[in-house]
Order: sequence, then structure tokens, then C-alpha cells
Amino acid sequence: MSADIIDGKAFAAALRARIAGQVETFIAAAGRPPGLAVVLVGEDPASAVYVRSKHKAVREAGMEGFEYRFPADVPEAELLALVDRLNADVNVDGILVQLPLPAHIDERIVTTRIDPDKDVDGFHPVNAGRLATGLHGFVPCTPLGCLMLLRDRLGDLSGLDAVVIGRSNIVGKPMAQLLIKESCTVTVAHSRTRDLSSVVRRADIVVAAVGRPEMIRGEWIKPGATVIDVGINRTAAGLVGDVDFAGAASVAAAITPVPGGVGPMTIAVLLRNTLVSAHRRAQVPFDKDAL
Ligand SMILES: Nc1nc2c(c(=O)[nH]1)N[C@@H](CN(C=O)c1ccc(C(=O)N[C@@H](CCC(=O)O)C(=O)O)cc1)CN2
Repeated sequence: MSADIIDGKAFAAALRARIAGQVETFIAAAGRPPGLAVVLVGEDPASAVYVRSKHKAVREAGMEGFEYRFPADVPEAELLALVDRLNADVNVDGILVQLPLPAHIDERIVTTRIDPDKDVDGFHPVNAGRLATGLHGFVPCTPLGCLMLLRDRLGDLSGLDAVVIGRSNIVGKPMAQLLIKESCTVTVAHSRTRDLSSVVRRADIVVAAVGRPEMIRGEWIKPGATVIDVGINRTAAGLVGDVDFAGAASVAAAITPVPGGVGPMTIAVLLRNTLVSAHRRAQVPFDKDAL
């Protein structure tokens, strides 16, 4: 293995410590902590773990967490009524409904009901539009976390060839938008892409978000590329990413591991977005780029 390992866990821990410092300053100015409401529906074990981690992170950052749990068969209308109450609650700066939701609930309806200015997940179409058109808004946590790791590693990304494999609304599309904003030449590949190996081989930056264990082979990677693996796949062999880690690490300049790469950034960026929201809502000035 020759690639440097990009330590997302350490990066996220340092970001969380800086956020905690800024939370103290916010409380002194606003007289209240930033508040994040987290809603969990059903018993999905992975979602329950992520929600627990979010609450722990919120507490450790000095923020206030509001927790709501519903059984898997909750009517959609009940969930929407809670979202309406949270939209109106002055102590709530951020609202997050943990995904995936049970099949009888339409994720798009729930996501679109959240006030875009409290949508710290950045999933609301208004925030997707803001990102696409260069307006201030919330950017989904996982792709913003990937961008932070890339900037930390590479500095200026302008002119680099980037391939994003995966076109989901939550990761692939916003990731592509962020890289366009950084002046990368961006290709979005997906399950219908022809000759994926050749597309990947051209890229200085590879972001894999397909949800298929080890699909991106090491021999596809351009020597010296930077590889960001968003995949979290539970297999008989344990947790693996979307990239063949050993193969890619033998040719790439740098690669994120799974676990310990992109995953921890998701929660750190959620805290960051909540802190930004709190400042905007309380009209307390804040330089989010200094975080
Ligand atoms: N409303 C949302 N739902 C979901 C999101 C989201 O951003 N908002 N993202 C994912 C789940 N997720 C946070 O919610 C998340 C995923 C992974 C990690 C993480 O730290 N992963 C670890 C591995 C942990 C494990 O063993 O599973 C790692 O990669 O090191 C944190 C948060 C879907 N839903």
C-alpha cells in the first residue's frame, strides 16, 4: 500500500472541537444554545445507532438536542404535524428526519415540509436549488464533509478532473455541484455509464457513492488520484466501502478508509450546519469559513 490514509475520524473530531468553542461564543451572544431536533421513525438498527451518535455529538458540542421517536406504522400526517410544530419552535434551529423512512411514508413530502431555513440536512428542494445556483443555503452533510477532506488534502481543486459515481439527491448530485463550484471538470457516472473503468481512470478525484461493495476496482484508479469512498456496506466480511480499498490504495495518492473516513464527517458537518443556522436565525454574525 502506498496511498496516504485520509483520517476522517480525526478531522471530524477536530472540527467538532472547533464547533464546541463557537457554541460557547454563540450562547454568550444569543442567551440560548443552538437547538437540533432529530426525528426517528421505526426500528432500523443502523438508523438508531446514527441517531444516538447525533444526540451524543449534539450534547458534547454544548447544543440542545430535541429527540422524537415514532413507531414504524406512524401515519404520515402525524409526522408532518410534528414537523410543523418544529418549524414554528423558536428554540429549534435545525430539523432532521432520519432516513430511510418506512415505505408508507413519502420521504419527499416529509423533506419538503421542513422549513428550508431549518433544513440542516440540506435535502429540501429549495436548498438543492440554492446550491445549484450559488445562493446561501444548507449543503447535505456527507458531500460537504467529502469536500472538506478534499480541500484539506489538495488545497485548490480548480482544473482537476473529478468523477462522482452515484447520482442520488443526497450525495451524488450535491457532490457534483460542490465540485463544479470548485472549478473541477466533473463527470457524474452511474449504473448506465458505459465503460466506467475508462471514466474512472481519467479522474484526479474519485468520489464513490454507489452503495455496491467494492465495485470500484483498484486497477481503474489513475496513479496519484485522491479517492473518497462514501459507501458503507455491511457484508459477511464486515464493513466495506464502494471501493476495493487494498487495490486502490496501491495506486492512489490518498484514500479514505471505511470505517473512519467519510462517515464521521457526516455528523460533524450536521453540527456545523446547525451552528450556522443558529447564527442566521439569531442574527449573530459568524464566519462559517473560519471553522
Ligand atoms: N436525515 C439523514 N438521514 C441519513 C443521513 C443523513 O445525513 N441525514 N446519512 C446516512 C446515515 N448517517 C447519518 O445520518 C451516517 C452514516 C454513517 C456514519 C458513520 O460515522 N459511519 C461510520 C461507520 C459506522 C457503522 O459501523 O455503521 C464510518 O463510516 O466510520 C454516520 C452517520 C443515511 N441517513
